[in-house]
This record gives sequence, structure tokens and C-alpha cells, in this order.
Amino acid sequence: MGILQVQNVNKSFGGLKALNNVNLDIEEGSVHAIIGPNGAGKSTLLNCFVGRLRPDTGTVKFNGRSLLGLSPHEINQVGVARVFQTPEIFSDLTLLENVMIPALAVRDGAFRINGWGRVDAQADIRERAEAMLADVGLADKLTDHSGNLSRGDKRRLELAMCLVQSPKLVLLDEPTAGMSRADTNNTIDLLARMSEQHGVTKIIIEHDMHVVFSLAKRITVFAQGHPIVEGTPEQIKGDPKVKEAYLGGAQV
Ligand SMILES: Nc1ncnc2c1ncn2[C@@H]1O[C@H](COP(=O)(O)OP(=O)(O)OP(=O)(O)O)[C@@H](O)[C@H]1O
Repeated sequence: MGILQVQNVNKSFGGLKALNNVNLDIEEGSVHAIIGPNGAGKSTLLNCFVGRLRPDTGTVKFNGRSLLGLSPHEINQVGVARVFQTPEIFSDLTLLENVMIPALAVRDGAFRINGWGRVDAQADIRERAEAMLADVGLADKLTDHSGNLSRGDKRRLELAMCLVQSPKLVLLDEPTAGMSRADTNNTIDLLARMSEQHGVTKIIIEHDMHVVFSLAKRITVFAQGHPIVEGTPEQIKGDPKVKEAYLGGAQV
């Protein structure tokens, strides 16, 4: 049984069927990419995992427990974290403060944004945040304001904010969108290292096939709201259905 099990999920927006009978089983510890042309339903599916959308029918289970009906915060608390396309960081705060907030939230079970006096007194949390920032290569920028970071460094910061919560499953929505090739390659290295060190299960939605084939051990291809093929990168590369789904779109 996989860490995440999706069964018979359907989701419509008015007359548009964004997800059409989706079944997925994500193996624990794996890096699983979900790819497909624009509008295939990838983000809608991710939003069903994190409580932003509720499927019309079907089930989503994490470690055997249904995620449906839980709030995004509750889903976060059970060990599912998401890294967004546009990094969601507090631009006015330092890098260290940005990482201390989720670390504190996980420990105390609440988002104590008002408790700065208290936050500052948390030596253990501070140490953990410093170590995580060092892990993602930002040790020399602890007290910089995060609003001034490059896009690649913002992504690193967001990964540190995510990993400091010790999630069991990380959902990455186009983690390299808008990045230069150099930043993309750095992010690939970082994510690969994270998998080795932390063993976290990852689901990656990505259009950049260089990123997909560098990281994923398993790939599911979506078209028109439905998974049409699943397999290893080699199987996916040679599958005629995948080429057909992408006709006129990205090259696989
Ligand atoms: N909130 C919404 N209201 C109405 N339609 C929506 C909504 N969200 C998504 N859709 C539609 O559902 C379909 C699937 O969209 P979705 O964003 O999940 O695709 P995607 O595979 O993530 O695409 P992309 O790769 O371009 O991000 C699209 O036709 C989209 O226009």
C-alpha cells in the first residue's frame, strides 16, 4: 500500500470535467512526477491533496487516513507539505525568522505569528532553523531580508521552510518555474540531495522534462483529467500515447 492513495477521484468546474476518475498510488520514499499538457488537471489534483479543493467523488488517503474534509492546516499537521509555484515567504522577515515560524508551528501545533518575543527565546527552534538553512545552502544569509533574495534562493528558502516541518510527503508544484538554467540545475541537485538525506516522498508537477527525468523514478502522464500512462522514465519516453498527448505541446 502506498503512502498516498487516490481512488476514483472526480472534480468538475461547472460543465468542465477537470479530473475524470483518477486512481493513483504513490510509493513511500519515491519521487513521483505528474506530467501532462496544459489544462490536464495536475494542479487541480494537487489542490485536492492539500484541502484547497474537495473532489466531487472519490477518496484521497494518506497513510491510510482520509484527507478529505481536513483543512489545509490539518493536512499540513499530518505530514503533507506543499511548495508553491510562486514561493510563499514573508518578504519583510529574515531568512531565519521565515524558517523558525513553521518549525514553531509544527512543534506547538499553531501558527504563532504574533509571538515574536517568544519565538526569539526558542533556542532549539533557532538551531533547527539554522541547520536547515545551512542544508539548503543559505547559511551565509541567515539575517538577510528574504524579500531581497534571487528567485533560486527564494525557492531554497521555501524548501527549508517546508523541510523544517519534517514532512512525510512533499508536493512540489513546478519547483523550477521561471528559473534560469543554472538555478534549475542547482534546484535539481538540492532536491536529489534532500531525497537522499531526508527520505521524504515527493510528488512533482513539472513541465521541464530535464527536471522530471533528472529526479523522478516514476512518472504518471495526465491528459484531459485522466492518468493515461504510468511507468519509469524509460517507459514514458517511448510511449506513443504520451507523444500523442503532447502533440502541439511540450516535447518529451
Ligand atoms: N477554479 C477553477 N474554476 C474553473 N475551472 C478551473 C478551475 N481550476 C482549474 N480549472 C480548469 O480545469 C482544467 C484543469 O486545470 P489545471 O490547472 O488543473 O490543469 P494543469 O494540468 O495544472 O495545467 P497547467 O499545466 O497549465 O498548470 C483546466 O481546463 C482549467 O481551466
